[in-house]
Amino acid sequence: MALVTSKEMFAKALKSDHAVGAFNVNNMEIIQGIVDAAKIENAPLILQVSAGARKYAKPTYLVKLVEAAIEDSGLDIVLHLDHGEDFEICKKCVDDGFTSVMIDGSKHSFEDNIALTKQVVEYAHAKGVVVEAELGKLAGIEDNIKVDARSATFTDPDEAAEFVERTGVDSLAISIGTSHGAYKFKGDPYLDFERLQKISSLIPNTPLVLHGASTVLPEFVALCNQYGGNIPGAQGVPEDMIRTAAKYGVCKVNIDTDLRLAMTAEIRRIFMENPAEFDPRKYLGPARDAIQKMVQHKIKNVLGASNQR
Ligand SMILES: O=C(CO)COP(=O)(O)O
Ligand SMILES: O=C[C@H](O)COP(=O)(O)O
Ligand SMILES: [Zn+2]
Ligand SMILES: [Zn+2]
Repeated sequence: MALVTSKEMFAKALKSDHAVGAFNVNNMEIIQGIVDAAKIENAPLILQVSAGARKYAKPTYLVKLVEAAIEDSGLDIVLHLDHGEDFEICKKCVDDGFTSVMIDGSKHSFEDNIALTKQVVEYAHAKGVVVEAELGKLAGIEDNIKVDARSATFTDPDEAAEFVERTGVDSLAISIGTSHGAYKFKGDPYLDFERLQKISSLIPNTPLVLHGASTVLPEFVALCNQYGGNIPGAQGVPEDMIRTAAKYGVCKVNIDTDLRLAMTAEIRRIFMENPAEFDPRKYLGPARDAIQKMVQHKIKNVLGASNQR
């Protein structure tokens, strides 16, 4: 049991059809729910911290909570920085004990993204830390933009090969039609699997990462709305599309929104049904259970990662 890098997990995932779940964490209950699920499913696990999460919880807390989770569960866990936007935050996280960092240079030019990623790779690798980079821009729901116009922001396969070669990065986040949050598609969901296959055929040894991979399960949206929420029209990536992506070289699947929805639905239900309740343990405890259930479902039925530890 230790904080580990994703090297071995990805090597295993590359050779088979499962993907490793990377779940975003913000507090103790979220960490506990995810870790309990991974333990029951005997699955590989990446816990990831965004800059926002780091600020919310204060930098030291999440690191210490993850260390506690490792001690309590006996699992090997990857502690990963999600969407580091500059060298400084990546450096801080490496220095704080993270075993993996993402440098997201996707908003920069190709050459600037390469230069920035190289700088992070150099610093991180010297300390035994692995690096994820991103090439291509994740789409938001773009009302009037047609698929071909939108695909202009998708990852170019030849550029991906050149990028990996020149940066020495360990894994690569790609854009094939997913996006962050609960509103991923206006019309029918669409992912560019042909592009994904092209990318993975050009860089077969590079684990690919799918961001924005929540499914936004309709029953959880319905529960939120039933208990006083207001999130109409939310839509995510269908589960069978995630399974397909895992077969085509995607080794890491990022999930945050589905955890938020599960947690929020449960807390809303408890507040509506028990208006006299004011002990936080009475709603955060069930919320933790809801996270655990959601993560077990993902590991088992979507990522195929049960018993792949
Ligand atoms: O990609 C993510 C974190 O980096 C999360 O994606 P979702 O918003 O689809 O859960
Ligand atoms: O990629 C985004 C993750 O869902 C984290 O979101 P956040 O920046 O609100 O913590
Ligand atoms: Zn990005
Ligand atoms: Zn992301």
